[in-house]
Formats: sequence, C-alpha cells, structure tokens
Amino acid sequence: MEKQQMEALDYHAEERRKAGFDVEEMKIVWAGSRKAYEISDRVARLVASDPVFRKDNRTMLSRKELFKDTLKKAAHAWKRIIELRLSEEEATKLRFFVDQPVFTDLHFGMQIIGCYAQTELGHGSNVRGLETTASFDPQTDEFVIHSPTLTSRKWWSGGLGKVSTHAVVYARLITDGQDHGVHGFIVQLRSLDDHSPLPGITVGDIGMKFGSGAYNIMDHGVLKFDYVRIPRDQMLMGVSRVTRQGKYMRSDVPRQLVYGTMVYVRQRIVASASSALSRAVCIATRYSAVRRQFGSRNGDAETQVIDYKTQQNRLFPLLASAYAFRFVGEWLKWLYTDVTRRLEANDFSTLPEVHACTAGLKSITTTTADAIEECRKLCGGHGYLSSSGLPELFAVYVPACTYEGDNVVLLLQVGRLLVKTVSQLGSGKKPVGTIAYMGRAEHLLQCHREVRRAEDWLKPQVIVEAFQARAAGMAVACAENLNKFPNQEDGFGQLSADLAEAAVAHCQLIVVSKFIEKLQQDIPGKGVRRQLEILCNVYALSLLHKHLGDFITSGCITPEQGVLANEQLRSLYSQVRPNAIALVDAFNYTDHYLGSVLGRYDGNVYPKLYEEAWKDPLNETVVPDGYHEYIRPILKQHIRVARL
Ligand SMILES: Cc1cc2nc3c(=O)[nH]c(=O)nc-3n(C[C@H](O)[C@H](O)[C@H](O)COP(=O)(O)OP(=O)(O)OC[C@H]3O[C@@H](n4cnc5c(N)ncnc54)[C@H](O)[C@@H]3O)c2cc1C
Repeated sequence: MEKQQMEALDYHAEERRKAGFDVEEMKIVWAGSRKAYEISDRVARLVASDPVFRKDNRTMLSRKELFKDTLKKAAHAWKRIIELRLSEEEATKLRFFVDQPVFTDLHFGMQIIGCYAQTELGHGSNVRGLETTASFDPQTDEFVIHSPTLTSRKWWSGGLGKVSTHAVVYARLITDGQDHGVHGFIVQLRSLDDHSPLPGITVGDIGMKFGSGAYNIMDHGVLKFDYVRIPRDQMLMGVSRVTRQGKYMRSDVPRQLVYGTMVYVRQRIVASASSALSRAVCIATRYSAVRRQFGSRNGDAETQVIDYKTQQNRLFPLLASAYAFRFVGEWLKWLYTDVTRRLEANDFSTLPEVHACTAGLKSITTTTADAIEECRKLCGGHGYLSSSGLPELFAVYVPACTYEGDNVVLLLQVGRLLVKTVSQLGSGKKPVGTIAYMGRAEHLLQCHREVRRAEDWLKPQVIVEAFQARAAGMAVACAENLNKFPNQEDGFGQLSADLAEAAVAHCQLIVVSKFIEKLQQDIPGKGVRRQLEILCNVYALSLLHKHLGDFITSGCITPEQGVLANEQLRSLYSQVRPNAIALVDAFNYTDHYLGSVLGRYDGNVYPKLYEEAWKDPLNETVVPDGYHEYIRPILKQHIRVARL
C-alpha cells in the first residue's frame, strides 16, 4: 500500500520501470566506489534535511544578505563537521552539497585566511605583462610592494574583497634596478585584531557579477599597494631567491615541480564539469519526460517532449558527455598520482605532454557552460525561470571557461605541442602518453576505416582510429602550413584558429579513449556495462557527426561512412530513450542539491511552479509599490508631457 502511495506521487514511476539496467549499481559506478557512494548518499541527505542549508531563496537576496548568508552556512557547515566528527572525505562532500562555497571554507581552524592575487586590471592571461613591483631594499632587508599604475591594481582574486587577511601576490621582482620577472610574495592585507586594511593597502570588492545568486556569493577583490613593506623571507623562494645582500639566485630545484599542483587543480576542474553538467542534464531529462506538447489524437495524452528526435539529438549527447567527463576526471586522478610519483623520482619526461593534456581537458570539459545553456533551452520557457535552477547554474559555472587559464589560450598551448610533436617525428623522438598515436600518423592517414554498415561504427577500435586519424591529420596540416611561414611566430599567429581546432580534436580523442578504457574494467550490475557502451558510442558518434567536416577533410572517413555513423546514432538514441530517467537517477542528486522545480525526483512540476511564483517578493502585495506614482497617472492620463 505504502509503495503504491509513493508511486502515485511519482510522475516518473512508469519511466523508471522501463529501465533495462540496475540503477543502484550504476550509482556506484558514477560515485567511483561503493564507499564513495555511501558517503555521498548519507551526506547529501544530511545537508538536504538541515534548514540552515536552505537555498531556495538565494537568487532573491541582496548582495549583502547573500554574502552574510554564505558566511553563516560556512560556519554552520564547520560546526556540523566537528559535531559529527566527519572524516575529510565526508567534510568535503558536505561542502559540495551545501553548494555555496565561500573563501572561509578551507580556513576554519587556521589563524589566517589567504587568497591568490595574480590577475591585474590590465593583465590576466599574459602573466609576463603584470606590473605590480616588489623592489628589494637592502638597507632594511625588505621588499617594497607597489602598484605603479591604474592597470597594475590586483583584480578578480577570490576572497580578497572582504574576507582574506593575507594574499599570495604576484609581482615583478626588482633588485638593484634589475627586473627579474614575476615572482610570488606573501603579503598581509588586514589586521588580525579588527580586520581593517594595513597601512598602504587599499582593498575592496569588484562588484556584482553575472546572474542572481551565482558567483555573487564570493567577494572577488581589488587591491592597490602604496609602497607596502614586507620582510625578505616572505618571498616564495622555492625556485629562486634573493640573498641578504640583494643577489638574485635561481635554485637547483626543478621548475617543473609546479606542474604537480597544476594537474591537481585541473583534475578538480574536470570533476566539477561533470558535476555541473550532470546536474543540468538531470533537470532537462526529467522535465522533458514530464512536459507534453502536441501529438494528441482521439483524446490521448500529448507527446512527451523527450520523444521528439530533435530533443533527443540535443539532450542525449549531453547525457553521454556527463558520463564521459566523469570517467576522464577519474583518469586524471590517476594521472596526478603518476605525475607526483615521477616528480619524486626526478623523471620529467612526460611533463610537457601531461601539461598539454590537462590544459586541453580543462578547456574542452568546461564547454559544459554551453551545455547548461542548451539544457535551459531544452526546458523551453520554464527553463528561464530562476526556480528551474538552470540560470543560476549557468551563471555560476560559465567563468570556468576563463579562470585557471582562458580556454582559447590553453588550447593554443596544446596546439603548439601538437605541431612540435609532428615536426620531431622524423628525429626518432617517440611521442609519449596521450600523444603517442602521433608516432603512427603516417599509417593512420593512409589507412581506411573498415566501415561498410552502420553497426561497424560500434567497434571501439574503429572509433578510436577515426578520432586518432582526424587529430593526427589536423595536426599534420597545421605543421605543414606553419612551414610555409618564414617566421614561425607569425605563422602561429596566423594559424591560431586552426591550431585551436586541432587541439580540440586531440582532446576529444582523449575523452573518447578514456571512456572506452573504462568499459574494459570490471563493471558489475545487470545491464550497467551495456548502458555505458551505448553512452560511449553516443558520445563518440555525436562528436563525429558534429565535426564531420574535420573527419572527411582529414581523409580518415568517407562521406558515406559519415552517413552510416549518423544512422547508427539515431538507433542509439532509441536505445537511450527508455533508460534516460534511470540514467540521470544514477547521479543520485537530492532535490535540495538540484535546486530545481523542473528537475524534481517525483516530476510533480506544475503545482510546485505555481507555488514558487507566489513566493516572489513582488507578490507580497497585490498592488505594487510605484502604482500611485507611475502606473495610475498613465491609466488616468495625468502625466504631463513637460514632466516626461
Ligand atoms: C570568477 C573568476 C574568478 C577568478 N579568480 C581569480 C583568482 O582567485 N586570482 C587571480 O589572480 N585571478 C582570478 N581570476 C582571473 C582569471 O584568472 C583571468 O580572468 C583569466 O586568466 C583570463 O585572463 P584575462 O581576464 O586577462 O582575459 P584576456 O586574456 O584579456 O582574454 C580576453 C580575450 O582575449 C583572448 N586572448 C588572450 N590572449 C590570447 C592569445 N595569446 N591568443 C589568442 N587569444 C587570446 C581570450 O581568449 C579572450 O577571448 C578569476 C576570474 C574569474 C572570472
């Protein structure tokens, strides 16, 4: 009886019954392990049931209220972590599900709060262009930090505006009048007694950012130095140092050590991409199964919009991408361990490739921003409401395309490595890691794909080779075109759009390959592997269809084979369709975390949308503020032209 009642409330019950695989087992695959799943499930429910973590009114708060609410949640999260004696993994999950990060999060129990101040008003991507100076004064054994121009003011640093007491500041190191380029310094900004700025420091918030709620929870800051003195030992002296006499010296510690941290940070970014994308896809999929438009005959129900092939063609590749990004993120965790081990053994051989690979993956997985926007459109008009959760998700996610390296700038770094690899092919130097296939470029470009029927596109080997040949073909074409320029740097500039496209092709190959490798692992649970195979093929063939021009121009497939790939893709969509709701249930998101009326687990969308509308502050009164001043005069024609 109880089950019947539950199902009566579940508008997706029929959809869930259709699933051809074990959802509980898929949840474990998604979480990474049974233990990770159990922790995540428990902590998500804990957060969802705590009224302090409520966030349904977030987009309506003023900036000040929002900032204070964020601090309150962070303090409460910390209290719960202590009271419940949560492990580090559980505490991390708790902050994740609170879904409102603040700069104090990582700092509880510490005496200072730090931020990272590199970007300036005038320069971000071009770090060499930074203007803040750190001049050594041998008389006092101090550095003098100064902002010489308007464009040298630090800008964008998260946590700087109102919260941080200290910053790692990047500035041009000057000793004895000589400029040694940009180095890091630890600078105290605010008093530890009353939080007021120290002498010579001007600091504040840079103002409202894109969207309601969203990243406005964070105090990104502006910072100006007016000859601020810091002791010499506050320079970060890992790779170079300044002696008491003011002599600049490079240490023998390899500069490549910084790569380890970078791989870690980018691995986190890729993981967040799969979280944000899966969230948007979950909302759009559930709503697409509830929403009906057209198609009713003889009094039958209208068609669920998820049954329209155009909806599937837009939605299912995004669903497949969420899984693909999850698995490439898992692989990056392994890569980080591998890099750390190699660095400890002074083995730097794979670093250029690892650097390029993580830069490129950061760039292509943060296209999630476009995917969130597509999910909003997939939800039609209601997707544009704040209560759909999608506008805020988009606004909070979209800067990921810019921070930690502008995506285009990163792709160009990958492109450079690709053409360098091509140019070294004849020298006997073997490409390694994800770029190893370049060693077979000649073979890949001559060889033809064995595809005669649509089903031939289901063979992993065929897919991988097609992606390898496309990436190799584009890199070789760039290298050949580059050779036509007498000056290489001019060539890089002129060909930069092609280089970025070649980099995208290389990175998509990595994601496809890692998905296929995941399928070679032991995957228990009825039908789970089968669903993942379908999603993997959807991911690969939808990319192939989208970039068909690249594949055909590189000569790696024929136009007829492209048509067969599309035919196969349509058949795959039909196989995803009955499993779609279960595939998003496998993300195991609570309604609290999703924060979307459209994405509710029970699909009970319309009464909740209606209810939400009445919560808007505009509806607190039936006659709005401003009626007497501005609406009534129009209606009564009392406004005189002179007053306009
Ligand atoms: C939400 C958010 C949080 C941030 N947090 C921090 C922080 O905590 N600390 C910090 O120091 N900074 C932070 N930043 C700053 C961030 O790191 C920079 O904005 C980023 O590196 C991009 O630099 P930019 O703003 O100078 O962009 P620009 O480089 O000015 O980009 C403008 C355009 O020029 C293009 N472009 C630039 N160079 C090239 C090139 N060589 N070839 C082709 N095209 C090019 C870009 O693709 C882009 O389209 C944050 C930014 C945001 C949005």
